[in-house]
Amino acid sequence: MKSRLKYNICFIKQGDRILLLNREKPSWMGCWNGVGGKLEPEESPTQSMIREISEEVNLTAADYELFYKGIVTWTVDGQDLGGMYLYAAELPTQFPYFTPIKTTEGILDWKQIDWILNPRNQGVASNIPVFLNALIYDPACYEHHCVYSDGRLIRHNSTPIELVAEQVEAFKH
Ligand SMILES: Nc1nc2c([nH]c(=O)n2[C@H]2C[C@H](O)[C@@H](COP(=O)(O)OP(=O)(O)OP(=O)(O)O)O2)c(=O)[nH]1
Repeated sequence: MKSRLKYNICFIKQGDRILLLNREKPSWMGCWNGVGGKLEPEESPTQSMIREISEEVNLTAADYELFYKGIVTWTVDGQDLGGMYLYAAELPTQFPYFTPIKTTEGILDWKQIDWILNPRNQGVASNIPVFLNALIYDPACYEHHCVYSDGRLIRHNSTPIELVAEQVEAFKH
């Protein structure tokens, strides 16, 4: 497990839509993104993800199926600044979850996958198109590496990752 990964993120899918959070923090204002946050000491990535989903979306692990999908890492102006664990969750279509909902974190709303992936869409976190297709449609795990310069995403690549046995254990619920 790489300790340089301080965050996690989950894209909760129901049919052809995904539950996104528009955080109220100045750094995220106006930007739709997955749910998640910072890992706490001693938490496994999956324990942390389940806690964040419970806190931010008020769903319990019994409500959805959770899939570990790899990591997103970033280099900013030549410095490797860490990254986040990446998860997908599937919420059954019959599960009632009505939006928009205002929470202490911001606004939660369902967004169509096509809308999120539209390259002209400026309203989502800039690197979501780098990993969302694989996250939804590809069963493999990837490291998605993003390179930023002067505040812009200038390059990215996605490399499949094989999990060793102890990682498979660590990513179980
Ligand atoms: N799409 C995307 N999400 C990112 C990037 N960097 C990054 O931290 N995130 C995600 C990880 C987390 O889910 C979320 C971090 O949100 P935050 O800044 O509010 O975290 P926080 O310290 O408040 O954490 P917490 O209080 O909720 O535990 O944003 C990025 O480059 N792209």
